[in-house]
Amino acid sequence: MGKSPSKTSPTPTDVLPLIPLAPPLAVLPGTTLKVPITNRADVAAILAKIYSISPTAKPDAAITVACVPLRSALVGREGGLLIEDGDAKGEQPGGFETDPVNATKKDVFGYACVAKVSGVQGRRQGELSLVVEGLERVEVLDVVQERPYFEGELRGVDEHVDVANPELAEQFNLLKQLSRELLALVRLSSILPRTPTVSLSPIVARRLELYIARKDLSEAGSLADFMANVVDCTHEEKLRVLAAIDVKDRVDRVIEILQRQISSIQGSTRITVTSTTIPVAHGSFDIDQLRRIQQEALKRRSGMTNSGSNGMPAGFPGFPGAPGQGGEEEANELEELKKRLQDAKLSPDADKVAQRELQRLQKMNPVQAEYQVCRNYLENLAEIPWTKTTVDQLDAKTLVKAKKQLDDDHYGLDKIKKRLLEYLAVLKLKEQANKNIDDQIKALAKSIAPIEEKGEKEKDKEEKVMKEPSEAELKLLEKKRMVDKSPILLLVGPPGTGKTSLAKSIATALGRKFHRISLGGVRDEAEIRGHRRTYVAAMPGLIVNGLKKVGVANPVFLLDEIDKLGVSNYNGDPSAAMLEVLDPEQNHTFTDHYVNIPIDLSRVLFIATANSLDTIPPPLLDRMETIQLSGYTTLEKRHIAARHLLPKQITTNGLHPDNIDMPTDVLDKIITSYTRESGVRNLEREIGSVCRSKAVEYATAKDTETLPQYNPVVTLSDLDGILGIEKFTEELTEQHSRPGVVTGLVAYSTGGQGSILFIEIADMPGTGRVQLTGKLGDVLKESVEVALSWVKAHAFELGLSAAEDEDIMKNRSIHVHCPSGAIPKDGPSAGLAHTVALISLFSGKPVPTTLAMTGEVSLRGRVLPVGGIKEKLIGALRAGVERVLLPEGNRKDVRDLPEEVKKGVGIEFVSHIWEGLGKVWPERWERAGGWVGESRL
Ligand SMILES: Nc1ncnc2c1ncn2[C@@H]1O[C@H](COP(=O)(O)OP(=O)(O)OP(=O)(O)O)[C@@H](O)[C@H]1O
Repeated sequence: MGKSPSKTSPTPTDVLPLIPLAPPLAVLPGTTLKVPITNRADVAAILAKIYSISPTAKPDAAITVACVPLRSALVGREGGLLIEDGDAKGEQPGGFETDPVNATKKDVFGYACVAKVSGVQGRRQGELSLVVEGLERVEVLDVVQERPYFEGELRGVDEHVDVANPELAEQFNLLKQLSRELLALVRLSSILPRTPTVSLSPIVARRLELYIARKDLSEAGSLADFMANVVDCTHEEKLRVLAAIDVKDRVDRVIEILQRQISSIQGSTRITVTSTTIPVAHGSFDIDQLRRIQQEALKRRSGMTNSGSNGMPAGFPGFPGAPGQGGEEEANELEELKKRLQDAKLSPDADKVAQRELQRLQKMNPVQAEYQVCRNYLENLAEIPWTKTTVDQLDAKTLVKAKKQLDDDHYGLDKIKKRLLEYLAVLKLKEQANKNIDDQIKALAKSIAPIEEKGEKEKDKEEKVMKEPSEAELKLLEKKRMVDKSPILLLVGPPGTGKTSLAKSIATALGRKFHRISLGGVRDEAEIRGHRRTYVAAMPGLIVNGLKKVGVANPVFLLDEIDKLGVSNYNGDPSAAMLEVLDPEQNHTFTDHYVNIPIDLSRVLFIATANSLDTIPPPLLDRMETIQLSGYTTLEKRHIAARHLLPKQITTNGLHPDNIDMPTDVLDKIITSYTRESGVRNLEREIGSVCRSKAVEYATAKDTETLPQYNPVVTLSDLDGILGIEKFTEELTEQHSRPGVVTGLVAYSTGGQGSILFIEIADMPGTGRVQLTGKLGDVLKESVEVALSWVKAHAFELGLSAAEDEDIMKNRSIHVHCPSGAIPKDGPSAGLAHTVALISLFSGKPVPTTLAMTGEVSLRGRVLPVGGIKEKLIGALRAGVERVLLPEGNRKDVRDLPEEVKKGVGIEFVSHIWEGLGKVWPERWERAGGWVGESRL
């Protein structure tokens, strides 16, 4: 047995029972340990002895023993590492007994820990353990008894701490630092997936943190003992800590253990601070604090490495962003977010919110669900273009360029193009005016600046004279700045008439970014305005998403199919949400529910499209300027096909213009026999089919080297093979006229298409009943009744009855039918046609099939104007109508008709039924200007 270290002051010796502990167990002062006592006869004997000596001792009275670890071949009795130690000389490692039952005097270590037995734990025989609480470190001077239990002569050691020692103070601080670092790492690694480590409950971790923080230098030894006990260390390390009587020595040894432990955890846990890799678990911890500890430790450690006092590697595998290991490249996520927010040049309101949210985020635990929500929100804020804009190409050539662009992209549509150019002109003038004001403001600012540079006194004097009026002037000028409250355009027309492509052309002409928002089928208000942030997976709405996508605050937004926007339902009212977007007075403070900060939409150029106005709520319609696009005539379609659609399809299908030649008659045939639509979408599709077929032919010819035989010309006879049999016959008007059948005109509200409509009336013996079929609406039914009343009232004058008091319906019933029975029809515009059809039926005189008519009829027989003239006449021309009777009141509408229609259809105006009858049957129009009925002829 070696001598105790000389530093140890001689303190009273004592003899106490010894409990040898099997490796790797060792009790250190201030720690609690469970010593397994199954088959430990010595422990039983100790307890029996104590109780036999003092049978009156209360069971809870403190029993003091000394816990002594068994020796290791690698550590000397004094705790030094053995290289050539006399005690171990000639002994192999492992030469000491490891089972306390068989241990002898020579197997016990030179130092022990006096401990209080605080109880026995375990329910079953095999799992009993003695709970001991380490009290103080003692030196084992001698073992005085081995059986039935060990008894040793012990001497207390002096654990005095020299608080004046600066070296010790420094080492103690390092110990504390490392202890906290380790704790933080254990907590972090316990929440990371796939890291084999003990999990640490947040409460325990917090207590440990407090325990470490409260220790002061005088307790350096006990903190070292505590940390040595809690960390994972080898038996030898524990023995060396136990034997370290000198506190500085002990602190050094524990520091070494901690450093090794930290490196090993870091090695197995390379931390990526992306919230996706950290699952939600285990309460909270402060990632920033952890990061700070890491960085401090790193600084300190790299210093130590430089001085050579520590063998730790300089690299510090750990957090991205930690200096010294390339972490700067992987820029810290929060820093990056901060930078992105700075770059986004937020509005003052948004900036305030962003700063507040950033502060919240920094304090937040990344494993909290709220962290992700907050981060997403900030990312969204950073992506919204608050102030970024593109510069409009509004120079001297703008209008010329825009006109060219519109003409290049679209044939016809002159009225619409004119309106769009007006819009651009106004925009340009406003910008120019604003630029002039800006220049004046700049000039004023310059005139103020030199005053500020002058001496104080002089400055004061001059300021009174000059600065005040200048500032007022500035304000005045600011007021004069033109706010861009341009109207929102609504393009209405049948499908495929070029609404979308017109909007695109405007964006191109202006040099602005273009984004299309499809509103068709949007049933939920939240789709437009976003969800409130409190909802799970909340998102901004379509408008903010659009802004994020284009990345500038002044794009062209196409609000497509605004007429298909859902109406008010339990999910809110989407059209009401659009009101705020589209109102130039309100949209500079549009608030998305998710973003919850006013966003300026006044610089966005909104263009809406719709197929019909019927389903657009009036308040919404009121905020837009409507521009009507009607269907194209055959002639227009021919031009569009030749100039735009065919070249487009040729390139789409990989052909060269020389590879295909489609003559005008072929195009006409496709237009009239294979399509019947107001727009040109189907036409483009059919042309595409022909191009594809030609492409196959050309490719085959090329492959088989028969190119000379390839004929690029498409002939009329080819069409049958490529597009199938004709879908529509050209001649739609009836071949033979019959009494009671009249050609009317109809403009369908859905799709804005016009066509002819036959009115068929048949009579039969009966009692004056009127039957109506063909899905006729109420107004249409009423117009039949009006027509019948007028005819009945004027039957004698019309020559339909022999006497003035005779009822022409007395012995007959009539049936009015409008074919295409599945299509709903309504409106008063067939009144004239009904009247003429009734007179034709009763008089037996047929009406020419190529004559069509439209107009409302009043009871007095006046013919009143109706709507949809352009669509109706285009439809009439397509159907082969030659003459059309229109109400006098519609004369103004004819001016806007395409030339082709004006030339192709003979238009005659009537203001009264009598006049109309004269046009239908001119031979019966008395020269004197009156009608001659059959009976009176
Ligand atoms: N006047 C025109 N000149 C040239 N091409 C045209 C013209 N009108 C339409 N087109 C072409 O027709 C196609 C369909 O047009 P677009 O998609 O703009 O129709 P739309 O009116 O928006 O239809 P929808 O109401 O169904 O959205 C496009 O390829 C477009 O270029």
